[in-house]
Amino acid sequence: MEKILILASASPRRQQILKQVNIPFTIRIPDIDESEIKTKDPMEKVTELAKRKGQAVPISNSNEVILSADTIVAFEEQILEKPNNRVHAFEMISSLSGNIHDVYTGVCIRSENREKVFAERTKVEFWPLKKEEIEAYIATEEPYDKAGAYGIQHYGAIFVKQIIGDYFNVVGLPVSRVVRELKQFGIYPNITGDN
Ligand SMILES: Cc1cn([C@H]2C[C@H](O)[C@@H](COP(=O)(O)OP(=O)(O)OP(=O)(O)O)O2)c(=O)[nH]c1=O
Repeated sequence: MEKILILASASPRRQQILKQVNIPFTIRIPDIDESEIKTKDPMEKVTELAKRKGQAVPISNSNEVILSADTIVAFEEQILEKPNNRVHAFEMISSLSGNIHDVYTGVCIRSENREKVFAERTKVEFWPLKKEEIEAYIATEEPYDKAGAYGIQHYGAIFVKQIIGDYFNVVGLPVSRVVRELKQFGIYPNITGDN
């Protein structure tokens, strides 16, 4: 029987990345309380959150494979999630200015009889930023639904001097590793040359 991928995520970025490599999927949105995870270790936090998101979505038959993920930014022992307001966003982006931070995405892939959980890390260096530059960026409202208060895939790109690691991991899904792991669950990208 053909395997069916269920993306346990409301994130439009994750949907877009799967579409880019032509993996068909349907969406089932998990409902979890992220504040329950207390660990300060970024790797542990993203893997635990990804796992909880995946486990919050029921598997209704043996053909289904559930994919879930969580992304955070970590800088100097601090975990930066989504900013609550303008001041919070300003603080986050100011702390990243002129520095190197880590972006972690945890991923959970599960089927009826198998579960794989892993995380990828990408290092990102920001140029030193001026106050006005940060304020103009926040005015676009782009920071609010993003870990670390920026989006590398949109206007946030202009802050980035260099990265080490998978770009897509920063956007929310380390797709090349994910594709490799999905093969173990019988899910393959449909690369036909006509897309
Ligand atoms: C650093 C960075 C984060 N992000 C996003 C990726 C994630 O969507 C978001 C972090 O929030 P997450 O909690 O990982 O995901 P989500 O709430 O958007 O979706 P769901 O829980 O339903 O899967 O930040 C970017 O889009 N670009 C970036 O450059």
